[in-house]
Amino acid sequence: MIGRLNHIAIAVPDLAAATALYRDTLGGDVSEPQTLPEHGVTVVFVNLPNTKVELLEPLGEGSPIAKYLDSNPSGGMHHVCYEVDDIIAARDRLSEQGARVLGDGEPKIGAHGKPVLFLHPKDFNGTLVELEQV
Ligand SMILES: CC[C@@H](C(=O)O)C(=O)SCCNC(=O)CCNC(=O)[C@H](O)C(C)(C)COP(=O)(O)OP(=O)(O)OC[C@H]1O[C@@H](n2cnc3c(N)ncnc32)[C@H](O)[C@@H]1OP(=O)(O)O
Ligand SMILES: [Co+2]
Repeated sequence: MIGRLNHIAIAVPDLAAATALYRDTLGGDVSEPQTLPEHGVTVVFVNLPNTKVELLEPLGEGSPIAKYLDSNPSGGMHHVCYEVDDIIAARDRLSEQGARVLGDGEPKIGAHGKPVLFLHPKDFNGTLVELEQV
């Protein structure tokens, strides 16, 4: 069911500083920042030859990454995103198997303009999983 690794995400306290680190220190190809109020984050993508790194900064009240950054003030690995062909079929199959789909269970449009869903980290070895339909 899961396909390519679309991105790994790192929650960061200061997006400008993290972008500079990936661009200037690591020599990465970084995108412009994208604000996503529906997701409560601002993101920058680092484009790598085989996948992407998504740098996430909290946006607005009630950002889903706020508590994570309170516990990890210098930032940390936040989630992995796998590609799926059919997100509704994937959701229904996972729910049947007892995995908790986060939010209201309906896909939202993610940073790439494609539908995304999240799965509870406690059901996946302590790792928050994002699915993106490609
Ligand atoms: C840019 C758009 C999109 C894209 O296109 O790529 C994105 O990536 S948006 C990214 C941000 N959005 C989300 O993360 C949405 C889904 N997340 C959530 O619904 C919540 O963050 C959460 C995963 C349910 C956590 O909720 P929270 O209120 O912050 O914490 P809890 O106290 O309820 O946590 C319960 C439990 O889980 C542990 N935890 C929390 N976050 C993570 C994590 N990222 N990785 C691993 N474990 C995590 C937390 O420590 C708690 O554990 P215990 O303390 O042992 O109970
Ligand atoms: Co993501």
